[in-house]
Amino acid sequence: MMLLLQTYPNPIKENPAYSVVKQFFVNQDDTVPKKVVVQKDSPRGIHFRRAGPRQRVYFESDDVNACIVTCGGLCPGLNTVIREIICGLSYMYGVDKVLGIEGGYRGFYARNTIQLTPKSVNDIHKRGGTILSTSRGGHDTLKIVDNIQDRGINQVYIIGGDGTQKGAAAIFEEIRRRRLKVAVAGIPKTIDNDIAVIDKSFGFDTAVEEAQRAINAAHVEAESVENGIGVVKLMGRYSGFIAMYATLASRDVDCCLIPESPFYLEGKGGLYEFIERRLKENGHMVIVVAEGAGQDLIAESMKSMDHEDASGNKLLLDVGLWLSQGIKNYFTSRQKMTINLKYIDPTYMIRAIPSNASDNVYCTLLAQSAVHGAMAGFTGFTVGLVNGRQTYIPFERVTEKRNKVVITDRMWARLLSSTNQPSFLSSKDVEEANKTEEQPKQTSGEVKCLENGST
Ligand SMILES: Nc1ncnc2c1ncn2[C@@H]1O[C@H](COP(=O)(O)OP(=O)(O)O)[C@@H](O)[C@H]1O
Ligand SMILES: O=P(O)(O)OC[C@H]1O[C@](O)(COP(=O)(O)O)[C@@H](O)[C@@H]1O
Ligand SMILES: [Mg+2]
Repeated sequence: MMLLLQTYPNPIKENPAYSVVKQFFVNQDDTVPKKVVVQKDSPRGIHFRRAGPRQRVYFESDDVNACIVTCGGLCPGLNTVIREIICGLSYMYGVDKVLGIEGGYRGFYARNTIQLTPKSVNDIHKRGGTILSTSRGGHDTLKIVDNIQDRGINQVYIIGGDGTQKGAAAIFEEIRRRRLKVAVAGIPKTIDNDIAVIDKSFGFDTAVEEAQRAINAAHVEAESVENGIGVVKLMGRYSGFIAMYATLASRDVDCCLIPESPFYLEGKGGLYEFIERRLKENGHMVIVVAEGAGQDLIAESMKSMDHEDASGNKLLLDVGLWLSQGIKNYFTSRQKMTINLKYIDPTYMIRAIPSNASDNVYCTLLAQSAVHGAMAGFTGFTVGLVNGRQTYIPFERVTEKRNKVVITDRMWARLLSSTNQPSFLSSKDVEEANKTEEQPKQTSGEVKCLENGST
């Protein structure tokens, strides 16, 4: 991340709401450690700049020409972030030129733009989705930067997931190559919670909460009939965080299947054996399956080829339907046992809703931190919560690896002991899981400055 040279006193100083706040400004040297649990004598490790308002800012308010874009899949809280960037720029810094880019990255060169004001976005946090609309694919770095240059935009706020942050990094590099005085700020959006470094993404809590409704329904259906099985499919293309947290929160789930933890159906220690046992013990059971789980098994059984969406993400086969059908066949045709299976697929319902109260506050803080950072002249950063503190994280750090459930970590062990499900893992699998854990590159956590290009 770069820092533009700071030249003007921060106008927040004159704002009656903030001028009385003791230590409102963040000390330039404040940093937040990536790793808080350390051993005696361990090295200092990576630190990130603490986010927040600086004593001096790089941009004069009247000169700011900002734009906002939302990319990738939906997530609860997108509209709150949009609203709070606009309100933060206006109320804290007196900036009134904010442009909305419609339809994701391709909107820079192929779609309309809209002027955004605090008044026009006043109510949008109560709505799901994004008022700017979104898309996958269509990232053309040169065309996007040409457009930024042609419009005289000098602050770009990019809200999106791992793919979006990679796109933002490419835009940042091109802007840097052209030596433009344009701040690029990313706000991480991911319902799957798969963005590295940050504690948790906005909208995640809302999604987990909404998932409870589906799990409750599955449980009620299952326990009301003989040999009832409720199967709930939740989002999670590569990372099973929603399924894991929804399972831990609910306590009604007997088995949780996620992409990170391979499982098998047949034979000793397999899923079918476990279902049979649970039905005998309890008379009913609930299975939560993340959509990316078991993809290898399905592909094998369907002899299907790999397909990708416009952004290059793996297109998934429907694990929920496949699993439900497999369970029905196994018990009805092979075991001659009557079961009553209900399949619930609430995947889009959990991301199309407005954010809950705590996510709304989180979105507000992220948006305000992004505004403070861009106004101060930082660029090439993603704003994010690290160990409970708002920070500015260089793009390369959030894009270098994907956040996944580590099946050899305590959290997954907690889940296994809460559901008492089989781990499906042999000691060889555990060895492999330990081995394949990606190690982050040893790059610094420091941010850079636009003016002089130094850190
Ligand atoms: N490696 C990449 N480089 C540049 N742009 C990318 C890259 N990966 C994805 N994008 C762009 O980012 C946008 C969102 O990506 P996508 O994977 O669909 O969603 P998300 O950002 O939520 O993960 C798309 O417009 C896509 O073209
Ligand atoms: O059908 P769509 O819109 O492509 O979205 C489905 C996917 O979006 C996700 O929510 C993740 O999307 P993002 O990476 O954009 O956050 C996955 O869980 C899901 O597989
Ligand atoms: Mg993604």
